Amino acid sequence: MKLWPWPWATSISTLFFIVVSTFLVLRFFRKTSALQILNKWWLSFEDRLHVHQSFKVPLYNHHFQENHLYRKILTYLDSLPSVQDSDYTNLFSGHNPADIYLHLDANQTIQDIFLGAKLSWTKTNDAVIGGVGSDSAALVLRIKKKDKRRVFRQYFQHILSVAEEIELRRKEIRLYTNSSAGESSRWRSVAFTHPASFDTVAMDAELKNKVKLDLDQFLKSKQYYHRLGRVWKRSYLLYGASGTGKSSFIAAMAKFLCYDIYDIDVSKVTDGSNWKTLLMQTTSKSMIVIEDLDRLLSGKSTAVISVSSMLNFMDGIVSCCGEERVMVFTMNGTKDEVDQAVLRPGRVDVHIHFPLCDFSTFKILASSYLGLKEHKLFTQVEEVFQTGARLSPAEVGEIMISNRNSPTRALKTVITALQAQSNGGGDSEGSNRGPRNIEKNRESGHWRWERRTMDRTGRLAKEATSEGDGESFFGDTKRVARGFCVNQFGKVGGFRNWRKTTSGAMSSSVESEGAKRFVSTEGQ
Ligand SMILES: Nc1ncnc2c1ncn2[C@@H]1O[C@H](COP(=O)(O)OP(=O)(O)OP(=O)(O)O)[C@@H](O)[C@H]1O
Repeated sequence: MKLWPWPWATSISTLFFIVVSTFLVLRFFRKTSALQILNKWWLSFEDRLHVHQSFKVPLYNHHFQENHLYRKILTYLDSLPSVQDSDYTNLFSGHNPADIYLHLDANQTIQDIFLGAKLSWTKTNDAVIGGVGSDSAALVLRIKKKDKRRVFRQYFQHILSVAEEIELRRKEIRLYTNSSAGESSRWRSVAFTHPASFDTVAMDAELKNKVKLDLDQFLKSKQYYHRLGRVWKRSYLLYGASGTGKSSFIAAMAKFLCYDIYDIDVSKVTDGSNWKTLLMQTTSKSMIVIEDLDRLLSGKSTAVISVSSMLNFMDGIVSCCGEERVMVFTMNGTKDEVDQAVLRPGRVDVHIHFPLCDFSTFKILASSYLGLKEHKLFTQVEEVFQTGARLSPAEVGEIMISNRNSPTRALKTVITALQAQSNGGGDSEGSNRGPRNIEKNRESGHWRWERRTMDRTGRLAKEATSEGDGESFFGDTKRVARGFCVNQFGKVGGFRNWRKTTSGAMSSSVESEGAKRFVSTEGQ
């Protein structure tokens, strides 16, 4: 009778032992790579039960020329999550020192899964650069035979498109300017480091998304354009007063697309053949920018260019050399001042109007430049805007930058500047922005969305895409006069002066809620 507790004690200690040892085993597996090793063994055992095929992609071909497929596959493999999770891999920095890239190590094997097929890649020894006979550098693909028949072609198409996208994103963007006739090279380039992006340009969020969507759709439309027999290009017209953000917007577009920019200085183009040669020497995946289209066509600029040569440039046969191009034209005036044939759909697909700063844009700028979401002076600022007085975003931005240590002083200065406009004061160029000239310049007041289509007789017809008069989303309540402003940087040809102005440009992001701005798209 005295021994009765012992059987209980034995079972309790056995249970305790099982719990503790399970805990320790689990902890061991979690803390070490034992589980991974077991999994690897299992996979290799499973692998041996299947018939495999191997493909070798050498770095050099028989003539010791580089095999581009090798680079593309390597770019793809380096981006795989399995490289990040591998036990050992290389790290490199990119063009931008803040970018860090993973890179497969020699003799490293990684797994990939595509459409349910398990594939493994091994990178064999690195080549001695330029070394003859260094055929050991290669990538070897191992795939089950049954999967090969099913996914091989699609898998390689997938690799090539992913690699192309990655290379495009990593590419350093360059700004090209044309040199005078007679110089040996037609284009000179510098690294494009403008800090503007779609986040920093103050404009309605919906508008930005629309443009981004449009660009994104363009990027993915190669097959579509080819099927239609159309050249894969898209043209934009950015128009509005000076200092309203057109150049900054071009920078944002180039960054979004990761395209090089060819900024054509038309004054250096002497004749038609010069145009053609310039165009033929631009590369695909690039933006071609022509500023001040209205001035060029009006004959006010020093450049000698006829409407017909501009039309040829826009959609002539030479404009079709190369593809995946975005052409951007800017204008400081209104569209009425330009021959409508120049702006017809097909020549210019998207029209975006950049208005002067209204209260909603002012709030976006105040938020990004001064960190102000609300302020007691906002009511007063709004009241002055309601009188119809306007400044350009560049002018408002400059006031804010110079007074960034005192937001109250910044707002007071904006109010004073607006009041000066309202009273018809200010500089001679800006004085036509007061209410007195409102009717004349009503176009500058708001963003617009228009689509132009051909009517049955083949004539260009305006089609309203929103409620309202088909001309404007916001009616005519915020009428404004347009005028010319000389911003702080003394900028005239904004785009070409970028390199000088980047130090003064803003870099903080812009909240665009509440802004009542819009884009106008025509003739898509
Ligand atoms: N909408 C805006 N949002 C943010 N910043 C702006 C905006 N508009 C102008 N700015 C600022 O004002 C300065 C001049 O702008 P930008 O050069 O883009 O204007 P622009 O319309 O191209 O002028 P121009 O027609 O004279 O070339 C830049 O520093 C830019 O950052």
